[in-house]
Amino acid sequence: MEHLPLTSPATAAASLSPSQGAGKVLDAYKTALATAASAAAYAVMARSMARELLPDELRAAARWCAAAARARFGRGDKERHTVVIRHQFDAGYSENHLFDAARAYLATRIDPRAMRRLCLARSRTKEPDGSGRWNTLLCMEPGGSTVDVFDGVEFTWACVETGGDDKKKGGKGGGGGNPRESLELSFDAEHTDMALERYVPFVMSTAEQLQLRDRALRIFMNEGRSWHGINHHHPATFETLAMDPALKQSVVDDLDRFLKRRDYYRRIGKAWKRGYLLYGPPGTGKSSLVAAMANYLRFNLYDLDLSEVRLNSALQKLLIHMPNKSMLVIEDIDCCFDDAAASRKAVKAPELVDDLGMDPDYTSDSSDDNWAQQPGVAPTKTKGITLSGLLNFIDGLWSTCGEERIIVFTTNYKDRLDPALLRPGRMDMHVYMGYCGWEAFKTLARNYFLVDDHKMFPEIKELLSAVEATPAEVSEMLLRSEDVDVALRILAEFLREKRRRTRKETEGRETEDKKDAAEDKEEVAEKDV
Ligand SMILES: Nc1ncnc2c1ncn2[C@@H]1O[C@H](COP(=O)(O)OP(=O)(O)OP(=O)(O)O)[C@@H](O)[C@H]1O
Repeated sequence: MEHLPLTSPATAAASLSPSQGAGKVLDAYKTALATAASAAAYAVMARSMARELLPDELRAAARWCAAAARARFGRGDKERHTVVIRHQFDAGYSENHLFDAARAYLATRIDPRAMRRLCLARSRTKEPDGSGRWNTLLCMEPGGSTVDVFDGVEFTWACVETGGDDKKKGGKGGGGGNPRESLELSFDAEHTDMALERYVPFVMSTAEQLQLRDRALRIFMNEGRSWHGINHHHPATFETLAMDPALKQSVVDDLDRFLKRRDYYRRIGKAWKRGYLLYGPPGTGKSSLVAAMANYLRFNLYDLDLSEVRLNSALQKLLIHMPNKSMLVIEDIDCCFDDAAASRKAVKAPELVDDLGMDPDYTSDSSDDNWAQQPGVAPTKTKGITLSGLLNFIDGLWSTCGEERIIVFTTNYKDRLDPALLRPGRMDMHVYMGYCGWEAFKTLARNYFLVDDHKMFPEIKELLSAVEATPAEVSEMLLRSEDVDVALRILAEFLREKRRRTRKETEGRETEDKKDAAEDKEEVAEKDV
């Protein structure tokens, strides 16, 4: 390799005799400039080679060392402040939830490749009803430290072991850490306000979000005056939900907006809650949408069966005991407040047959088209509660006894609802869950067979535009075979059959109408005679 001349332009100029003239001085400067350019090029090359050749771990470690060095030595004589967050308070062994939250937050910030010693701890996510589940966290060992950057400001976290009474070890801090451990948060004194007013709240809210994300969802049902919960694993998500994409997006956007608006609701003096009315024929996905919303928000579901509640006072008790970040669901709300309406509740789409052939009785007659009230069906239990009792909680003074609540009513008969439920501002968003359209079908086909296209799609598209089939019916047909060709053939046959029957009915109705018109004409003619 050729060695680069190390002479600086100034030295080169001084070593020249006056007779050598200005030309040589210029040459010396040119050489020096070329040298500097080559050195810069070598530096760039070396950096990119390092990027290529050094493993991630080494580069992460180098970055961490640089940050730590800056944190320790690079601040000159800047005053530092430190906030100590103890694992347990000395008096009474009570737990410090701030410690658990900070530790959960740091688990997402620690770069395991940059630390030689780490520890794993178990922490228990607690639910308001006392249940919970264990999570594993990556934590710093006493003596470890890490740097976090928030809004361009560096915050240094250190884990330290403080002296203390050995009896406190393994106290009731279920978080799995040593009770004498503390976390220390240090920062430049000039950032004290930012640390306490913005950074610590940010750490807390991030930890809360993480806890929500990790918790097992539960569904609660009312029994008497109390709730009983079980784990809830409904797989519906917005991705798997078959519905109009624009409508789906508007629901997601609405939920996102709601979550961000705590201060807004406070400012305008309204309870932080949002109501959704889901309506549409049976089998169009209202319950699936409820599950998708709960999964998306990571909120527990409180499925209120009003037929089990006899008094407004019992309803009050149930609703007061719903924690924040929860979703209240009342299905078939049209059936809840009078016996006549209650009789409609029992009319549901019949079970679908299970064999691979078509069920001749399973037609639009026997499901969606016939979901109107049928006489002689036993009403559900009557209750001592009233719609106004319920609305008092949802809208009235009681509505402020909790926050971050979602309330969902579902109905197959929006037109039969009490106008009090429909007045503006009561249910914030009305969502119509309709028959299976082309976009909804594509979602189902993707869910069931991971296909985005198929030779039968054009025919199915045309059939779906001609008949009213619910997503539940389409799903049922797709479930009948694991072979996409067979399943789509079955679906197409089902839709064709539906179309035949619809046409026959329409023709029948037209013939009837013509007959009635002819009879009317005859009657008029007879009267005239
Ligand atoms: N929009 C949809 N997207 C995906 N699957 C759906 C959809 N609608 C219905 N299904 C399928 O049909 C089944 C029944 O649907 P779901 O119970 O959500 O309908 P619903 O409108 O709540 O009916 P009901 O009014 O009878 O309570 C679901 O478990 C799901 O498999």
